[in-house]
Amino acid sequence: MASGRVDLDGNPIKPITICMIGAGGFIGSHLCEKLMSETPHKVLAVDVYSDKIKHLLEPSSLPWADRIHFHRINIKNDSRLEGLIRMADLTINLAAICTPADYNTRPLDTIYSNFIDALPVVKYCSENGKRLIHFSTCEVYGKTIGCFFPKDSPLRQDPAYYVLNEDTSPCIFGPVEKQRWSYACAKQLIERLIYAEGAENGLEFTIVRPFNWIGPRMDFIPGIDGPSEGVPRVLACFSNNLLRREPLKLVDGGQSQRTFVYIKDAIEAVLLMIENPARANGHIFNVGNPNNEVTVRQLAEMMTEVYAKVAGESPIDTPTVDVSSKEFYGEGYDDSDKRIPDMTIINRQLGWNPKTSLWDLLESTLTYQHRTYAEAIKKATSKPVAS
Ligand SMILES: NC(=O)c1ccc[n+]([C@@H]2O[C@H](COP(=O)([O-])OP(=O)(O)OC[C@H]3O[C@@H](n4cnc5c(N)ncnc54)[C@H](O)[C@@H]3O)[C@@H](O)[C@H]2O)c1
Ligand SMILES: O=C(O)[C@H]1O[C@H](OP(=O)(O)OP(=O)(O)OC[C@H]2O[C@@H](n3ccc(=O)[nH]c3=O)[C@H](O)[C@@H]2O)[C@H](O)[C@@H](O)[C@@H]1O
Repeated sequence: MASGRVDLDGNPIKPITICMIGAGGFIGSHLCEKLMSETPHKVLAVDVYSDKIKHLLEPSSLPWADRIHFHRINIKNDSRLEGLIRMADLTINLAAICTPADYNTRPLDTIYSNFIDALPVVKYCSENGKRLIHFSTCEVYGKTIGCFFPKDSPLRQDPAYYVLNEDTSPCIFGPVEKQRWSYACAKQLIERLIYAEGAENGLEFTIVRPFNWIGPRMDFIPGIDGPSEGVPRVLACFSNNLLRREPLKLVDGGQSQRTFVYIKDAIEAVLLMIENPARANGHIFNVGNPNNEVTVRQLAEMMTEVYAKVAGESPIDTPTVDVSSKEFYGEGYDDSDKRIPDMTIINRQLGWNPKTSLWDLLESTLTYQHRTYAEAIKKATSKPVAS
């Protein structure tokens, strides 16, 4: 399986040990899967939850059983963290609060999670001469320059004012009272700190800016494997509505635009970063799919059509409903208008390109959602209500 593997420059790839913090989350679970099935690397998997990687940890007869070890650690307050970073060749930090519903309602937790809790990780890597791959976000770009032009300005159509480039685009956030930006601002500051550790102390780092990675195991379905009142990211919100045959809620008319990339494509990019340090160190990488752009309304329409196909059910009569952001997210919400990643740097350094179309990735993801949750939802909704 793993013998004879070479990097992009033709050099043999040596097995390494990776300390992966946040390994039990959506991205972490896919990265662990990839590392176990296609590489010889070892993973020290750190998280407070392990449900999404349970299938990789048990039974002990799995072929990679001796290459993955789970450490149930909250990085906020656990002295074992430094030891694990020292044992590893590379640390990948994925741990974060990263659902928009939290940014304006739990801004302190959001800032602590994305900045304060990441500080020791950066410090231990720097002090111990260990390489770090840190997960930031495309939200650090905030809003596009284009959205400040008048609605009918032709400049809005000029890519110079909306395509987001790592080295040249500014980071444009709303005012402080729009607490939506607490997450983006904390991520931006940790990026700056990592960059400064590189410049002043020689930290070997790579920063990843994911652009709406989606796929199986993303977030939770409220009331099934997460809190009934919880608000996950849009893929899980819309999946939940489709599974329950409810209208999909379009926040402020669903006019915001996003580019969605399939998690399996994006994980290929991360593996290239892991195995090509000379090409990845010192860089910030956009990882997204510029060809998969839709408005949120178009996403809702496409998900409705795809779900009808995979579930064999016709859509409900009113598939979408408009809702204000204040009603949906509460006070202090704001939004990124448009997110198209510039792919020049990742193309040049790692030769990576996304492959999967939005339709195809929704088809495989919604097939998974239907298979995983449809029965549980049926049971939950048919339970008699206690009097
Ligand atoms: N999914 C995306 O498209 C996307 C986009 C932009 C940025 N990101 C970034 O990528 C990273 C991973 O995102 P994800 O989608 O997998 O999110 P996720 O919520 O599924 O995973 C994060 C994991 O970190 C763990 N964690 C959080 N705080 C922790 C702590 N104090 N100690 C130990 N573990 C802790 C959580 O339990 C969770 O399993 C985050 O940093 C996020 O900001 C993701
Ligand atoms: O995934 C990313 O790249 C980054 O962006 C996400 O932010 P956002 O795209 O705004 O979050 P989603 O919950 O996926 O929402 C996308 C859009 O759909 C809208 N939405 C969401 C849920 C819903 O039910 N209806 C609805 O219209 C939101 O208002 C927003 O405009 C999150 O901040 C992070 O996970 C991440 O850093």
